[in-house]
Amino acid sequence: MVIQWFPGHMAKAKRQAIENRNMVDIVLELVDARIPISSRNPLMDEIVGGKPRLIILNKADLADSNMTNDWLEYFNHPEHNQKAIAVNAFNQSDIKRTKNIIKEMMIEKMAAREARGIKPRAIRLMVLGIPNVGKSTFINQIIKRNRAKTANKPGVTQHQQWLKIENDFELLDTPGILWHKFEDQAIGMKLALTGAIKDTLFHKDDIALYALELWTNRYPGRLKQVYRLDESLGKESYPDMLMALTEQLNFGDEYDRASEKLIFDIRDGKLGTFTLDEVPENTNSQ
Ligand SMILES: Nc1nc2c(ncn2[C@@H]2O[C@H](COP(=O)(O)OP(=O)(O)OP(=O)(O)O)[C@@H](O)[C@H]2O)c(=O)[nH]1
Repeated sequence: MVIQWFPGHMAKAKRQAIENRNMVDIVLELVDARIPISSRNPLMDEIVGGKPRLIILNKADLADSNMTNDWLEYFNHPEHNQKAIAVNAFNQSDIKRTKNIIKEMMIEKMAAREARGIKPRAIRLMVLGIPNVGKSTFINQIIKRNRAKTANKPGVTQHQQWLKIENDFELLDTPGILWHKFEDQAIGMKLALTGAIKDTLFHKDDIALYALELWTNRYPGRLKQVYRLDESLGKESYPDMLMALTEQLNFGDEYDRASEKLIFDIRDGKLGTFTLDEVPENTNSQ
């Protein structure tokens, strides 16, 4: 879905997300595991408020697993009223793990309700995130096989329903779509490289130069392996490296075409798993 984020749309999305948040027990915040910070909405903390939150690092199958572990440690810091889990939304055992964590997060609250003589009820959930992080996929997978008929109770947004999942959960069927941090150039590059925003918003060669530099330094050997590219060129000049790539691909002087191929290959995983955001140093917590 393509959304133009004007201030009015942002205000409406924020208002709806807060209204929905007030009806649930836990907010499931989906981020892209390759860019766990760059794929977060800038107002997420404000929108989630004090509500328990599970940060779901989705598309973990595409991310650098060592860095995903660092990110999990960072987000799971005990100081915070939040948990984090890394998943591939298409993997049912990851979905099962997610459900178990949600239940664990709610044990105390549900026990307190029971102690006060309140009837047990399903845990209410909503999914929030910027475009393309996998919200619809995640919802489809979590209700797969277990979908009972929708609970007879409207959500706040028109046409919104609660989906019942087994007897344990009720999930708002429409995810809250929030805007990304597109005002920052470096974040924009990362969003473009992971396919979260259209690359027409940037010059393809700028994204390609950014990628060449990153891969040369963080994932040495891969550009050489895939394109037989001399990585020492990067030490001199990344534009020269881009021209060398264009030549290797037999694209004449069409470096824009080579840039596009590089971007698509990265998105397709041809240059391996990767993570673009680094955990800040000297801190374990958010
Ligand atoms: N490899 C991989 N791809 C995924 C995963 N989850 C989602 N995708 C893919 O990511 C793309 C975007 O997924 P969607 O579920 O449409 O994302 P969304 O957040 O609902 O997107 P919007 O409707 O734009 O807000 C699709 O091509 C999915 O197949 C995952 O865990 N791993």
